[in-house]
Amino acid sequence: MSEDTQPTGASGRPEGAGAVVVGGGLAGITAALALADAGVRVTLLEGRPRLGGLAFSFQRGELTVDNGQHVYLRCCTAYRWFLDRIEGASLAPLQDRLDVPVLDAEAKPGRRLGRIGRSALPVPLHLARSLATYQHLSLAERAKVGRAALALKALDLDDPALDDQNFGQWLAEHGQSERAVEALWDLVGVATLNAVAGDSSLGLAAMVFKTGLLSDPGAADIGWARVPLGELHDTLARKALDSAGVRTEVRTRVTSISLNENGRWSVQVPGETLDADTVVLAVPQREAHDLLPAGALDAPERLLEIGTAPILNVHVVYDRKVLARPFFAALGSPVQWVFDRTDASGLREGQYLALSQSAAQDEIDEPVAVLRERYLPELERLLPTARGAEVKDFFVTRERTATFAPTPGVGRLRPGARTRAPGLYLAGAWTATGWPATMESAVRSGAGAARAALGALGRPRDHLLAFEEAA
Ligand SMILES: Cc1cc2nc3c(=O)[nH]c(=O)nc-3n(C[C@H](O)[C@H](O)[C@H](O)COP(=O)(O)OP(=O)(O)OC[C@H]3O[C@@H](n4cnc5c(N)ncnc54)[C@H](O)[C@@H]3O)c2cc1C
Repeated sequence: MSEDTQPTGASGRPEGAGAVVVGGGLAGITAALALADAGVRVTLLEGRPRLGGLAFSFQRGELTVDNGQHVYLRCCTAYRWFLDRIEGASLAPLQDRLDVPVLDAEAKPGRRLGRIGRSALPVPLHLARSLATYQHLSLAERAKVGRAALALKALDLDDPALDDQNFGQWLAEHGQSERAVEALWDLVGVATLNAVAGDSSLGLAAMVFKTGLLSDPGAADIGWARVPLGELHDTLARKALDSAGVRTEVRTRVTSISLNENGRWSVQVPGETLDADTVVLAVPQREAHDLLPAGALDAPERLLEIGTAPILNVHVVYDRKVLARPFFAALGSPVQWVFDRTDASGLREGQYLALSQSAAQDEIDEPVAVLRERYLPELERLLPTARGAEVKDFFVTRERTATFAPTPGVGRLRPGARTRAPGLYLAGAWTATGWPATMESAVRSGAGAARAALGALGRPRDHLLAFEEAA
């Protein structure tokens, strides 16, 4: 890098040292766009050779593979704003109406397929018909689920005591059987929280279920990328950053951040020091801990107490089509969610399925051969057409620190965007957004950090209104 980060105003004169955003995941990209849109001169520094952080793609022969299947919901208004901002919304559309096929591998033939869906009726009636006909639960269990959902809806998300409580325990106290937890609460909760109910904070779980299922009839309609994630979070994001005037440097790892004698921030990268008035640190919590200057947080060691949770993806390429639907969720099997990635991956013959296995603590380090022996027969149990099909490729992707662990009490450990150090802000899905570690949380955190920074700089924040109205 040769240029400095001096911004120039309408007069063409330098206007201070501008902003440096550290970390090119969704949080950092959002912060960089939001700052640049307000006229701040921004440099975005990313250690890896690409943008997108934890949501990225790579090449395996002719296949373009996502490191992990990502979905979002209609209620993820910040991520939807992000998709619009990078002109990628049409590439990651939402279902018209929530419809999740749920296959129970252990049910009798003819009773294996259940569905979670919604009608256009107002909340909570929008789910009533689907619940009443959900054949993976008994009549009594369905009635109890309905009562627990109403109790959940009545919880006050602003009550900090909720965060210390255990969601699994709360479900048990509200009459939920083990089967109801497996076939309904965990089916949704494990995929969104990356933890089973017994390992989850009631506050975060209530937030997810209230916002997704009990706020607006369409809130839980599911969206996912029909193109590789890299096309959105790297290619299109890069294009948006370029046209906003952000200078983006990949393969550029920040090694330290310190205040210099001019009262500005010195951001150190190999071979160079960048000057900045504003720094947004949009890196994972452990890296943030290591880079934060002394005194920036009251109790920086708390960042290290935020646990992490793994996600495993199992990728299988068959020589023929074995699944007719775009995706399904499974019960009675170690398989959790299965997506058809054929078109998105560029595969020309056969079918490519990606199995998304959340809260994968028990199998994240299993050898590929063990996982192959476990999952191929399971897919044959769930999908009869897979029995005669040839497996052309089988591989796995492992993200050991995919999300922060949403354990009870984690809320106290998550800092907000502002630090004690003037001009230094935090962003990342793990910061205090109120959301679990999702793309939504990442985008919200990036916008929050930009809002705080622009306020301190006395810069306009009106352009963030559109975002906040959407959010
Ligand atoms: C397998 C998997 C499946 C998931 N599924 C979903 C899903 O279905 N729906 C959903 O909403 N979310 C999902 N998530 C979570 C979602 O991907 C993350 O919450 C989100 O992408 C986090 O974004 P971020 O910007 O906060 O952090 P990150 O993506 O971690 O970005 C931080 C960036 O900082 C960079 N960095 C670190 N240190 C430095 C340094 N010193 N200098 C420069 N750069 C540095 C890193 O390289 C990285 O690019 C999933 C995650 C995984 C891994």
